[in-house]
Amino acid sequence: MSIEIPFTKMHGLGNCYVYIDLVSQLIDIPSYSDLAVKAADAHTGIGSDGLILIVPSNRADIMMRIFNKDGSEGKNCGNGLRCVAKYAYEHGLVNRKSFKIETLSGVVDAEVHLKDGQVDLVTIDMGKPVLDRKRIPMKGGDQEKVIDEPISFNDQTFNITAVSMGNPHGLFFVEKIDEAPIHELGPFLADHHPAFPEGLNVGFIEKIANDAIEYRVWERGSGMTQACGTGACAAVAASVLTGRLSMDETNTVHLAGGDLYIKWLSDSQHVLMTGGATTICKGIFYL
Ligand SMILES: N[C@@H](CCC[C@H](N)C(=O)O)C(=O)O
Repeated sequence: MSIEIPFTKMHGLGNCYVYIDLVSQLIDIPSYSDLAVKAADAHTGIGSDGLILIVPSNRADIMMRIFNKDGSEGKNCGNGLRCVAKYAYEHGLVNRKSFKIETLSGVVDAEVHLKDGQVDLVTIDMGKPVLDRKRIPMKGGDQEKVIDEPISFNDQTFNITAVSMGNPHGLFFVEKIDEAPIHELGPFLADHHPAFPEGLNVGFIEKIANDAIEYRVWERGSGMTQACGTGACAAVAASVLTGRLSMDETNTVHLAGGDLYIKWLSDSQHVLMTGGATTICKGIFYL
């Protein structure tokens, strides 16, 4: 007999997940990883970049758990946080426009912005970027921070800047975003590289203005996605660290699926992310 699981499919700039509300309903799901893999399959499941659970929290108003397409659990998800905030507000899981969401990497502040009574944009305070090599985590090298550090691939050398936004990101600057070696470096570094014991989300950045970048991503556990919220924050941090963008500016990050607005504050060192969140459909998944 199959288990019936009510779900909502949502996306943040094309980065789509199957969302399951485990605050309003009790469902006995034997394995979240297995469900993520099955639900993500576009032919035999729903089709998504992974699974997001909205669960009760002791430390915040609600908690988000994120599982990638391959069933691995991530510690943070920027696009997921905006969608969880929209869902929570619209479904009465919270009754304020500003509230707290717990993730495996900590508690963040969320604020929904309304337009004609509907959630339009969502701002998440993503906290401080982590630059310490050991906490990325990344092995090798003798500098504490990983900024423009050479890394070899197929007789070529690329310069990596590493930033954790609660999950690990490796950033590479390129002249032309359309020529970024995403299909080569992405799978090489994301899931099995010995320097990255927890894997890596691999991002490419082209600076296009003093307050704007193009950014593309190959996510660990999910492959190419149309957008990555934590990655966009990491990309702005890497661009500031290398002198390409400025702190305290609202920088626009153009992703394949749309734009995010990211500001890295000099006083608190926190990164603020603002962008859209969209509901696609609701249904029942038979596991
Ligand atoms: N798409 C997400 C990040 C999802 C998790 C990531 N693949 C990981 O394993 O760290 C985002 O919007 O941040």
